[in-house]
Amino acid sequence: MELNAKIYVAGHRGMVGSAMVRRLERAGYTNLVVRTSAELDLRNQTAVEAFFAVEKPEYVVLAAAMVGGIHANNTYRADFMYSNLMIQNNVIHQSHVHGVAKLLFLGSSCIYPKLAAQPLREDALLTGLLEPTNEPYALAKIAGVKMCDAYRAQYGDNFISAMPTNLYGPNDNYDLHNSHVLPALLRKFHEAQQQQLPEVQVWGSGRPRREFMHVDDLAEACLFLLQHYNEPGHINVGTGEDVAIQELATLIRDVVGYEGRIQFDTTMPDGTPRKLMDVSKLTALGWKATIPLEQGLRTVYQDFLHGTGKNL
Ligand SMILES: NC(=O)c1ccc[n+]([C@@H]2O[C@H](COP(=O)([O-])OP(=O)(O)OC[C@H]3O[C@@H](n4cnc5c(N)ncnc54)[C@H](OP(=O)(O)O)[C@@H]3O)[C@@H](O)[C@H]2O)c1
Ligand SMILES: C[C@@H]1O[C@H](OP(=O)(O)OP(=O)(O)OC[C@H]2O[C@@H](n3cnc4c(=O)[nH]c(N)nc43)[C@H](O)[C@@H]2O)[C@@H](O)[C@H](O)[C@@H]1O
Repeated sequence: MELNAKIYVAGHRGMVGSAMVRRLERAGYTNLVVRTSAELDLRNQTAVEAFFAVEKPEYVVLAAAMVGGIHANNTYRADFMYSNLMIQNNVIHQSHVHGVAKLLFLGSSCIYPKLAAQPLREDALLTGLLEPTNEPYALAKIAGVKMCDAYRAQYGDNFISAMPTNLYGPNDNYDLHNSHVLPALLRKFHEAQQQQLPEVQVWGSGRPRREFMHVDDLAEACLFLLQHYNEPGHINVGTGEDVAIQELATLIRDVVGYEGRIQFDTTMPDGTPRKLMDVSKLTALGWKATIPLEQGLRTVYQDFLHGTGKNL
């Protein structure tokens, strides 16, 4: 990928898209094309077609999507399926029509069956039933992975897909209902400390295990894949380590300095019991995550205190 290559980062204001822009600019890529969703609604086929015809990007990073935590996925089931299928269909197809040299599609670890063997290997895809709370989103993401492979098989397009684990970092969503667990708990513990509340409610049993990666590590991995990975089949991106939600809550409580109780709200869903990525494929290519969870939590709490997030 030449330094003056024209790269379209779809979703550049999001957590992943903004990290990609920071990483690409730091590497010397200056010819970046971006649009907000208000300027270009990627669900609109005609608008996406016109955008590609005018801009003719050479590379595409598809980090635009409708994204949310367990409650949002379970509640807005139709919207998650419709928006994500439309966005990825339009962007992947127009990338083909307009001869994009390489496209990177971002999926998620929720594409794997709910009870797949751990750690999750790439070949566990489509071997069992999905977790019900995010089935619509997962089906859309599976379609995206298979679409990249289908365009490669039929047309020879160099479209690759990366499956990141649960992410956190600058520009995360801190909405208390629709966010993921890590930003939600940072905010809950911070507000409980400020307001001297006696306890913080953590959803579910606290027993599910999740793997968390700082988005700057993900952006580093994506740049590596753009430069070095040209294969069919998706590739996992993670740290290879996970924690129970109860452990995460304790870590966040300590980072924030809150001294009250943690209360588990078992009326809320647990979701998948565990989704630890097998990252041996990526490791064998020569890439590894470098930001330990506790260090990442400390930096992201500073970002939060400086207002670097959505819905604060
Ligand atoms: N967050 C995670 O834990 C996580 C984990 C694994 C994988 N991923 C994947 O990473 C990608 C990005 O996630 P994220 O966390 O960065 O999400 P995010 O912070 O919510 O950002 C998503 C971006 O997508 C854009 N977008 C949404 N709908 C659009 C539309 N109809 N037209 C045009 N743009 C639209 C938004 O643009 P505007 O700001 O302009 O509205 C937004 O900035 C997704 O594919 C997601 O599946 C995320
Ligand atoms: C990465 C994303 O992960 C999502 O699954 P998933 O890890 O369960 O998503 P999260 O919403 O991060 O929840 C992870 C775990 O944390 C628990 N949890 C505890 N307290 C909270 C809280 O205050 N807010 C939230 N949100 N959770 C909380 C939640 O019940 C679940 O067991 C998928 O729905 C998406 O499709 C996507 O794949």
